[in-house]
Parts: sequence; C-alpha cells; structure tokens
Amino acid sequence: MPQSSQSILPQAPQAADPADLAAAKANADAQRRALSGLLPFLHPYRWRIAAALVFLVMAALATLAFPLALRGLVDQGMVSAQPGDRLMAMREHFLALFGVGAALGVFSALRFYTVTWLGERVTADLRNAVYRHVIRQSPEFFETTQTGEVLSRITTDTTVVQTVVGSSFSMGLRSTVMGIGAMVMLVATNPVVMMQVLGILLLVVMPAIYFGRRVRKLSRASQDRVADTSAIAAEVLNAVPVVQSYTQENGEANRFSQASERAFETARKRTRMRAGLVAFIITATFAALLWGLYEGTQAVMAGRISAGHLGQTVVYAILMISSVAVLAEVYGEVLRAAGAMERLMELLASRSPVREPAQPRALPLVQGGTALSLQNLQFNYPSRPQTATLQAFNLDIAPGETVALVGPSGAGKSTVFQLLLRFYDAQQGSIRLNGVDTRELNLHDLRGSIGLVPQDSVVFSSSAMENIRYGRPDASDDEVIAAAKAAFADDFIRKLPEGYQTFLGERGVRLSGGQRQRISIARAMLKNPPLLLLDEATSALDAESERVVQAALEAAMQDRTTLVIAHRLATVQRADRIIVMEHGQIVEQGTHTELTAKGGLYARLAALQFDLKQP
Ligand SMILES: Nc1ncnc2c1ncn2[C@@H]1O[C@H](COP(=O)(O)OP(=O)(O)OP(=O)(O)O)[C@@H](O)[C@H]1O
Repeated sequence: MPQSSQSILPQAPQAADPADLAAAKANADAQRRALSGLLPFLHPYRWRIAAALVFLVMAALATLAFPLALRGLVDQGMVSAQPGDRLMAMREHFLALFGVGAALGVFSALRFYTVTWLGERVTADLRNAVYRHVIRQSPEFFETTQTGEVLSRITTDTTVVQTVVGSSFSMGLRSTVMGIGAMVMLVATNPVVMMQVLGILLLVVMPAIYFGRRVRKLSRASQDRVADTSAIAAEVLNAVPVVQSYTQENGEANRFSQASERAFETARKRTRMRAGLVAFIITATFAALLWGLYEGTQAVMAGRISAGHLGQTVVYAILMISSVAVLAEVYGEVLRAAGAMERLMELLASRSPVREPAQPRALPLVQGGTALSLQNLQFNYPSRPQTATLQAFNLDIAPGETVALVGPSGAGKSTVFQLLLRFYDAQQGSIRLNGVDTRELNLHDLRGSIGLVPQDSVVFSSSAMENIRYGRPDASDDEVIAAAKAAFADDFIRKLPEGYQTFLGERGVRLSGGQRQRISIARAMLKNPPLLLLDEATSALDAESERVVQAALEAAMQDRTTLVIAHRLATVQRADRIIVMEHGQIVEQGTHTELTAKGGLYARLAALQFDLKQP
C-alpha cells in the first residue's frame, strides 16, 4: 500500500512532537521488553553461548587475516628479486593463505553447529514453556483465545524467534566482530579512507533504525494474521462433517483464503519496507566502494601506496561495509522476532483468575465418598457479569450419596460441575469438600479427588488401553482391563482388530457414541475418585447401548459420592435425592416418588422428558 512508505517519510520533521517522542519511546520499550523475555530461555545455555562466541571470533579473525596474507603474497611473494626465492616465498604465502582458509572452515562449522543448536534448543524450550502455561489456563482464557491461534503462536511465532537465535543473531555477532575488526585494520592501515567509510556508514545505519520501528509493528501484525488463519483452520477441521453436510466447503475455503490474503498483505507491506531498506543499503555501499576504488587507484598510480596496500584496503572496506549491510538485515530480523516474542510474552504473562493458595490445606479423607457442602453460591460467568447463573444456591451432600441434578436446559446444572472442579470461582459463597473450602486446596488435590465423565466423551488419538489409562497413568494393564470390564467396555474392546492396542483415531472417530462413553466411564472408574461427576449424554443411543451405558454408570456410582446431571429415567429413579433446578436456583428436591406426587416442575419435566403421565 502506498501509505506505508509515504507515511514514514513525513514523520521525520515532526519528531520533536512530545506525543511522537513518547510513542517512539514506548515502542522501543515494548521491543526491549519483548526481547528481554528471551533472556531466561538463554540463561541455561550461557556456556554454549560463550563457546559459540569464541568460535565466532576465531572465524572472524581468520577472515580478517585473509587480506593480510593476500597483501603479503602480492607485495612480498610476487616481487622477490630471485626467481627461486620467489617460488619459495610464493609457496609459503599460499600455505599461509590455505591455513587461514582451513581455520575459517573449521571455526565456521563449529560456530554454525553451536548456534543452530542453540536456536533449536531455545525454541523447543520456549514452545514447551508456552504450552505448559497455556494448558493450565482456566476455561475463561479459552473463551477469548482460540485454540488455533495458540497453535500458531507455538509453531510459527516460535519459528521466527528461532531464525533469530539460531542464525540472525550469530550473523549479527559475526558481522559486528568483523566490522569492528575491519575498522581497526583500516584505522591502522589507512586512517583517511577509514574516516570517509565511517561517514558513509552513518548514512546507512540511520534509515535502518528509522524503518525498523515500522518493521516490528508490521511483523506483529503479520504474525497476528497468520494466527487468524490457523484459528479458522483449527475450528473448521474439527467440524468437517458439519461443514460438508451443509455443503459449506466453498464458503469455508473462501473464509480461510480471505484470512490468508490479509496475512499475505501484511507480510507484503513488511517485506516491502525491508526491501526498501536493502535497496538503499546496497546502493549506498556500492557508491562508497566505487568511490574508494577510484581514490585508491589514483593513489597507486601516483605511487603513494602499493598495489597490495590498495587490495588490502579494498577488501577491508568491503568486509566492513558488508558487515553493516548484514547488520541492517539482522536488525530487521530481530525486530521481526520482537514482534513475535511480544505475543508469546503476552501468552506467558496471562494469569489464570483461579489462584492456588500459598499454603494449601490437605484434603481429609472420609469413608465411602466425599462430603459436599455448597453454601449460598452466587455466580455469573465473567463474560456475562449482568446475568446470575447460580444464585442463593445451597446444597449439602453426604458421603456415598447419589444426587441427580435435573432441570430445563440452561438451568445451571453444568455450571455446578464447573464450580466444583474450580474452573471458575463463585463471586459469593463457598464450596467445601469434607469441610475444607476448595479455595484452600491445591488444584491438583482437588481435581485429583474428582472423576468427571463429561457429556461429550473425549477420546485421545491413541490405543484403547492408553485412553483408559489416562485416568491413572501408573495403572497396570490388568487394572485397566478390570476398569474396562466394570464399565462394560471390555467386550467391545476385545472385538476391535487389535483388542486393547487398537488405535482409536483422532477424537475417537473410529468408535460409536456409546463406546466412547464407556471408554470415558472406564477412565473415571480407573481413577477411582471419592467424588464422581457424571454428565449423562442424551444423544440417541439405541436401547441396547443405553442399557449397557446405564449399567456402566451404575457400577461407577458404587462406593462414592456421585453427582449426576440426569437425563435418564433410570438414573433419576435410583438417585437418593433429586435436585430440581431452574434459573440457577434449587426449586424442589426429594425422591422421584415424592416429586412426582408433588406435581411441580419435576412432575412436568418428567411427564415431558420421560414420557410419564402427570399425577
Ligand atoms: N462459559 C460461559 N460463559 C457465559 N455463559 C455461559 C457459559 N457457559 C454457560 N453459560 C450460560 O450459563 C447458563 C447455564 O448453563 P449450564 O451449561 O450450566 O446449563 P445446563 O443446565 O447444564 O444446561 P443443559 O442441560 O442444556 O446442558 C446458560 O444460560 C448458559 O448460556
């Protein structure tokens, strides 16, 4: 877009504007903050970094020694009086040149290996840290951040950082060492040319810094657009059957390509900015070199310097100016990484609103289940602060009791589970497990004592054995099989092509709904928690599957406290107590018979849902 290049140039005269200065400072600060976020990741490898530096300096010194050896060859080797001596001297000089070349080769290889290793290592650590952090975030985080976006951050953003740590950074350092080395050599051999070259360098560096600000912003924007495309792809790829059944393939493909086009457009702007910079630097460098060569040849012809001296000066000047050119390029890359790092740091800085106590209390054990006490709960989801999802909610459950939660859709039944697991904290009131407030417990202890069988059974892309073992990773094969038997899953698992070792496909696509549920129930039974939360599925199971799933659930409820969001008549009838919820409140409670006799909401729901006649 024309405005991007035009908008930079007129900014210069306004630089004195305090708002502009403040913006520039904030920008530089953001850049520093983003990059300093890398330091903790580099720290463990400081000795490798030191080794890389040594290799780098050695390689740079070898490069710098090359013009010296060349000068020796030209001025001494070639101009010796005796032809025999000349041959000897030539051989020595060529040997010296070869030595320099070999040193350059070896040290460059060592530097390359060490630095690339660092890049890969630091990126892997960064990826792990971001993933480790994100996976601990509360559901609230995922309400605003799409999974595809997180994936893109973990993959593409870290790859940008990798380019810098594993390559640009070392290129930058090498160029700095070489640039300074060449400068020192130039000062020693030709101070006048040196001053002139320095002047030209200033001309090259200043616009680089100027362009850099925009490059970083555009880099961030470009990474954001790439993340948008990932977010769309992740969402749609998880729902391909729905997309196809609504024949929305074209629509979805277009939505994706629009997002990709936006990503391309931002990348194009960023690249054009950098291309402008490169054009400027190369032209300036060429002009400087040609001018230096012209001056040099004049000096040789006038006999003021030797041909070897000129050759040496020209090589140093090329080295120095090309170092600056590389540095400008590296600077662009570093800014790009700062853009990517900025977002990664934001992810790493996000704190879950569900805080763990500094001094957690131990969860006391109670025989036969967990005693639950929900007192005066008042809760609204953070994204809907005006709507109370639960209000004045009081519920006490004795150890071993089976309590069914029923009520119309949206009454807040699942919300009770969310609060029990402490995915959210209630604004008022308390939840106690065996007398201890859940906020005083370690999240690991709290959730470790609860088994959840969600409505949508989650099956991971691994074998049946591993899927069930997820409930207790240290369980033996026999224990897994016992849990599968208890959950009525053993039969169908054995009939799978490779029995317990059968790969179940991503999200368990190779299983039926009822089979997935039984895997999920077996997993919870293997965990053997004192408190079980069951969210019964209403999905259309055939009568046979329904019967086995029901049997599996009943087996799971033995010897523990169970809270079940009940949809099945059988569950409701067998529950010790039924809690009827409406608009986030308990409106009735009792047994099936009591509530049916009462003729209230439950009786109406039962008549509708369970096809019962109203009393
Ligand atoms: N993450 C969320 N953010 C905002 N509101 C939410 C969120 N999750 C649920 N709600 C709202 O809270 C209310 C209670 O939802 P909940 O899922 O607890 O109902 P439910 O009784 O389990 O319903 P169903 O039987 O349909 O599953 C609903 O109005 C729902 O729209």
